[in-house]
Amino acid sequence: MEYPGNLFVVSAPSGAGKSSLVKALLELDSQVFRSISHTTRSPRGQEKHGREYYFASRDDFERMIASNAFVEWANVHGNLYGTSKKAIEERLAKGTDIVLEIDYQGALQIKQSFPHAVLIFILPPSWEELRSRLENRGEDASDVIEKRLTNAKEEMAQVHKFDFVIINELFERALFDLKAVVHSQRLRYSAQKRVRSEIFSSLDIPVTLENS
Ligand SMILES: Nc1ncnc2c1ncn2[C@@H]1O[C@H](COP(=O)(O)OP(=O)(O)OP(=O)(O)O)[C@@H](O)[C@H]1O
Ligand SMILES: Nc1nc2c(ncn2[C@@H]2O[C@H](COP(=O)(O)O)[C@@H](O)[C@H]2O)c(=O)[nH]1
Repeated sequence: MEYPGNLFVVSAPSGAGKSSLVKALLELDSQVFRSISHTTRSPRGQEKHGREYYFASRDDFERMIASNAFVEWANVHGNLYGTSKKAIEERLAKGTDIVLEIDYQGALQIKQSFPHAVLIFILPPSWEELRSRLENRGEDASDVIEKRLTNAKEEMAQVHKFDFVIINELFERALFDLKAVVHSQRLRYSAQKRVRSEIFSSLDIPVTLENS
């Protein structure tokens, strides 16, 4: 299945700054839509149902798994998280670019279903900085922070499976890099479309669109 929209997947250990970077990207780029995941985790801080997440009970989430409603789902830090298949397929089909902010297990599942999804991994500049960002964010209890730091080791070991790695040390620099990845993917895909549909169509060159 070919989709006119681009699919970007941003993963990172908790606290590396992926939500902050994606939020800043969306403020600058109205063509990108952030998919809202379902989760069994409880809302934290100012989070609202339907804005940060769709908060679901474990039973409801399991019913969605059984009805094949997720394009990917995973157990992350002891809670279930998933991306609705319908929401992303409909948007990609309309040509909307989508960004998923999901963990590495979900990212690798997405690559199976959408081989040309662009996988981006955000790294913190150091272990100490990761801990300090989680502590300073002040939204998780200390046992939750310890669990997330323990899981971060396993997550970071997956970095080589991603297409791009961005180190989020200086925020503006990392945002520049993220914008560059999004922009270059758009250029690449639109160039393929032009070759196929306009410029060389009479030469009958076989060109396959990569967003399938
Ligand atoms: N480059 C940066 N320098 C300093 N602080 C940063 C930077 N980027 C993000 N932060 C801060 O680090 C904290 C964690 O960032 P954020 O919530 O975006 O992380 P996350 O990867 O989305 O975490 P989670 O997966 O737990 O949601 C926030 O308080 C954020 O303001
Ligand atoms: N596989 C998926 N992972 C997801 C999804 N939505 C969020 N996440 C990841 O979970 C952790 C924890 O998030 P938090 O909001 O509780 O801090 C983080 O790595 C997210 O990227 C999803 O739909 N699928």
